Amino acid sequence: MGSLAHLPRFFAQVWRTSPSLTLSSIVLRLMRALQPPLALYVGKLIIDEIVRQTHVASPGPSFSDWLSSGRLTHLAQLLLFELALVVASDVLARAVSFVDGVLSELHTNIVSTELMHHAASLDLKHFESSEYQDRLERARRQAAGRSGLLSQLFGQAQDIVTVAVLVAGLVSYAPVLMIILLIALAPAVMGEAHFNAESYRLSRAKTPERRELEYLRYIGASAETAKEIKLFGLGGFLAARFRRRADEIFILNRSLALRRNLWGGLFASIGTLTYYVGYAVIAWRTVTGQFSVGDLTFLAGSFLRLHGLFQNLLVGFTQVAGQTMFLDDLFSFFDVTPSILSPAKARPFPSPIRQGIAFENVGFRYPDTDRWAVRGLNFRLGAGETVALVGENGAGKTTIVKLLTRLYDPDEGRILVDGVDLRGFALEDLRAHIGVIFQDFVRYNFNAGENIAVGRVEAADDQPRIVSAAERSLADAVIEKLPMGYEQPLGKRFVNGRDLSGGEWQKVAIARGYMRDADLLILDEPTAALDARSEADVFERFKALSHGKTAVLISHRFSTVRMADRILVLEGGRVLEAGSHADLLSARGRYAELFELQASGYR
Ligand SMILES: Nc1ncnc2c1ncn2[C@@H]1O[C@H](COP(=O)(O)OP(=O)(O)OP(=O)(O)O)[C@@H](O)[C@H]1O
Repeated sequence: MGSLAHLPRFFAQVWRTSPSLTLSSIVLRLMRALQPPLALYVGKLIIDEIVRQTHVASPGPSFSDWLSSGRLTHLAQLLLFELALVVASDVLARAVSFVDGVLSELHTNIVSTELMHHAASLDLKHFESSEYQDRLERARRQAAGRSGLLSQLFGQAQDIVTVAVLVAGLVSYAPVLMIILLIALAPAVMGEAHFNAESYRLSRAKTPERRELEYLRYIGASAETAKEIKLFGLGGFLAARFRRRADEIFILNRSLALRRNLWGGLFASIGTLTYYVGYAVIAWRTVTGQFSVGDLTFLAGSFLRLHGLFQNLLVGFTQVAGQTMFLDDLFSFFDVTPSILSPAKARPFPSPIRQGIAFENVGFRYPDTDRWAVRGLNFRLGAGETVALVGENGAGKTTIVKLLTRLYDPDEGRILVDGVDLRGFALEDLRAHIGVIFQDFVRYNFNAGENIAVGRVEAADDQPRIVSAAERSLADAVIEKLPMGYEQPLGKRFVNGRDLSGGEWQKVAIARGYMRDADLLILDEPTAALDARSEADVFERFKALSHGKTAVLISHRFSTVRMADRILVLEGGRVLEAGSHADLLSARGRYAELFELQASGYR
């Protein structure tokens, strides 16, 4: 019952989708709800009328004698009325199915859109935690797979109205029949409720396994992984692993389905038995003359109908309750709120940056970890300076970039831009002034122009800007070679898609950084896949273009790093050394050691 508390929120969402369609559906369903009791009652009137006619003397032997006597007029009217009801019912059924279908689809689209908006507003930590990924996965399934809930709920409301009218009729004839019906249905209701709760619990508990299945299915059959799967011969291994996991879930589901059907069958038999007791009561009262034959057909019809409707309603009700438990997943995802927010009173981001950026005793631990990824960080990035971050894997370089862009907030200390804490700027303002290209940049399966435009979507139609960004990052030469130029879909996922080499992709990704008028440019290992000549060219341009701008670059290649004005050497989340290439070499510390190590490889 608790899960039904989500229904008002669900209705509000449906109403927001389209008030006019929602209203149409309600009105049409109300009309449909009244049709069955009305048809049953007209049926009773027809039979009573026929029986009455058989007890009065015949007006003549032929049909025309009957017609001219006018004794058939009432019967004909009743028959016509019943015909109209049947035709109306058919038309209404189609109208309802049309309106519900359209409304459901719109609703699914709206929920999906809201889901995407909400997901985009969440913190990065949410995406890096398996608990939130589970929640997101359940919410996504909810958004895509629950469109039936809407027609089911409206159908329930319709059935409730029909039942209320039929019950009113039945009670006015014989209240005892109501009691019989209730006895017939009680076990089924309890059984359904129990098994629904169990099925939901099972489905919820197995979310991590289902996500793993989804993942195995994906890596087992996708363009991105095909090469490695083939060469390592992983097909069989993945299939076996999938099979094992799928079988575990299958066995649990099968056991539940079996128990559900066995108990369901038993409860249904109890219902049928009790129904026939009711039928016997009606038959007995007709034989003893308390009911007319018309009453008999009406009551037996109502009873049969009520039996079916009640069964539907109660099974449907528990199904709806089950579905609304899934609504819990959807709404609880919507209730997750981001913790990295803009301040109520934001300061404008300084453009250009005048004094520079300062890390003051900054420490940060990733959520759910005990280890400090970085700690006690104290350094400055001067305005207009190009600073390189170097250090071995896991030293904390990318973490610094995540803190600079407020993908995470520090647990200790603060980061200042021109003396103002990063948390004092509006998030959009801050990010609009920063151009970042991460080492794991996204290869969008969009066309080449769009792949650059994503760096600044507001300027997606600004072709000269896109072309100029491409020229700066050397992506123009890559795009010119494509048969469809900037219109060429990239990636292999869609029709006409062309894949690029790693370095070519990287040039396209770097162009995204140039789409922005960034005051702070950050390149996190942007040149790892570039050949030596491209790397030199890209950096020459980067230096020239970042003139007057603050730039941070992360690289493992010392040929790149040495071009920076200043170099910070990180180790274990701390700054070990800082200075220019020449300073650091003459200091003969860790930098000199790493540099020598790399240089000796080329000798
Ligand atoms: N999302 C995360 N959750 C938990 N720990 C993380 C996460 N990302 C990084 N770490 C840990 O934080 C530390 C710093 O990682 P970071 O990515 O900043 O290193 P890096 O210097 O950029 O390394 P690389 O040269 O390999 O890119 C590492 O010990 C890493 O294992």
